[in-house]
Amino acid sequence: MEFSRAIKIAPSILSADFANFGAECRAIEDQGADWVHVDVMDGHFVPNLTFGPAMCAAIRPHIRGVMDVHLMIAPVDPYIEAYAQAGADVITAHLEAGPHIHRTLQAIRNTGKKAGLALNPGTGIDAVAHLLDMVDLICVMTVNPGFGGQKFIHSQVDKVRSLRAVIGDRPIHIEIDGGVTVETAPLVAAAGADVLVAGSAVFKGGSVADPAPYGANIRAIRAAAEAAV
Ligand SMILES: O=C(CO)[C@@H](O)[C@H](O)COP(=O)(O)O
Repeated sequence: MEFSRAIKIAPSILSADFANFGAECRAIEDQGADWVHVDVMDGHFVPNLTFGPAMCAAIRPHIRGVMDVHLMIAPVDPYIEAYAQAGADVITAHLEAGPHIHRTLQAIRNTGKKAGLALNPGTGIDAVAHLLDMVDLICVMTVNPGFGGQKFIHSQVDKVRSLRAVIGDRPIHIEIDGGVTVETAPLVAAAGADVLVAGSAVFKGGSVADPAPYGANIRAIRAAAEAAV
């Protein structure tokens, strides 16, 4: 995985057809997705339940590029190795998921995977300064985690701008997750984000039988973001 600040679109398969994940992953990559974003939820850290490591391992052969695994679970440390074994390229854990985020990021790095740090909308960026040498990606949640299709929280745009200033030129991705659309993508791209996770805005209007709308949606979000950079 080579570092680049170019805009990357990472469709969240939370909005895919749950009976067809393999075909959905192939379809979104064929239609121009850069990364595939997998939302892991435990019904405890967030009020929803989704994918275990076995599911991630099952879809891995259907993903040619980057599998970006977002762990919305607590505790997180006991499961890091399982998601690494399942084939994740990036493993992201939440700052709010436990008292020892530095240890968690170390554990992710020890698996040889890229380490991501996610921040809920109510969390400030103060702690990030002490973790910069431990992270490859910082995920700014622009909705409260748990569900797709929520409204973008505009107050997070300033947070992205502050984060970009703290990160400077370090090779750390800023990922945005939640409510990303053609309208909101330019706001976060202009503020310094480079990875845009989008679920409903990518999958709307398409299906594995008719994936062309996925491509049109991805191109529209990318063009809107790139025009703002
Ligand atoms: O992690 C989450 C939600 O917790 C996201 O990845 C959503 O799945 C994004 O969906 P949209 O807001 O784009 O519909």
